[in-house]
Amino acid sequence: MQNFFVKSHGLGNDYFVLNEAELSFKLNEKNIQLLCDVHYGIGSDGILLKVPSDKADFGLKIYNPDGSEAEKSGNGLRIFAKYLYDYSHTSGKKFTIETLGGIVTAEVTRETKGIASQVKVDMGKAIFDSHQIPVTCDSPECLDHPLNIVDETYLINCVSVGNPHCVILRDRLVEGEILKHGSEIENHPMFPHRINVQFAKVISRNEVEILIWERGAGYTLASGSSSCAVAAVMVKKGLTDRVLSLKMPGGTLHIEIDEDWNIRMIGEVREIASGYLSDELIADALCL
Ligand SMILES: N[C@@H](CCC[C@H](N)C(=O)O)C(=O)O
Repeated sequence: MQNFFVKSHGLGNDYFVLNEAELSFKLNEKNIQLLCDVHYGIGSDGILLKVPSDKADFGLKIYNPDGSEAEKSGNGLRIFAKYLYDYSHTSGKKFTIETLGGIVTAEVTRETKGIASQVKVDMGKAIFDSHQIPVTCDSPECLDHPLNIVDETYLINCVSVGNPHCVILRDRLVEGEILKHGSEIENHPMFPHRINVQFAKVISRNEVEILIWERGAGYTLASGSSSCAVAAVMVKKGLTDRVLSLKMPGGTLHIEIDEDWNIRMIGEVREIASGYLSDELIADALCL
């Protein structure tokens, strides 16, 4: 199984899973960029690396395609849970996973003949404290706070769900607008760890539509942690109920936020391919 990978997606947000114990080389910022490149590597929105954990059943490291490490990923967690279940790393349907952004519980909620197709994740708590997110803001919570960029001022709402997010309410969602401003917001000096960006439009008390610009990845078709962040902000602002559907270009996720700000996410997950990294790709990765 040396250098075995499994590529999967959650609503078009694609990752491939590697097992550190089976890798013949060490991942670094540069070779992660190569592996995630669609022309020179496997191509993906990030890498999920299975690592040992002494605090949870499994450990997970999450890498963005620019080589940076993320604290958490909602789609990444569902994809990783499916990998653990499908490839017999676990016999149970419910298990814990340690990430840089905390320990979460994942549960396979739909499967056929040992292949998982839907996973529920208890993602942990939404945190609005500016220091913890982190966001450089003069208020303890950064809600409806103006953010000036080159030719626009947006009102931002910041939250951490283990990783940092900046939610901007819009009356109309225009893909070109997030493509134009996403990188500038992500890298704004207000965000010492950079930030994930969502443009969000409320459809009803139970439905919100979003567009996503991910830190370290750019525009993506879906994002689990972004959905959780938007849901938390909507509940905080009293704009929706606590059970809601998040509609993204890649599909819909279902999110629940309880009275203590614990977040639960449930959604689909699909495998795309599995195989072995070629010796040629590994040789190139070793040069970086
Ligand atoms: N696609 C993810 C989010 C991945 C991490 C993010 N880019 C970050 O740097 O925080 C998801 O589904 O949550």
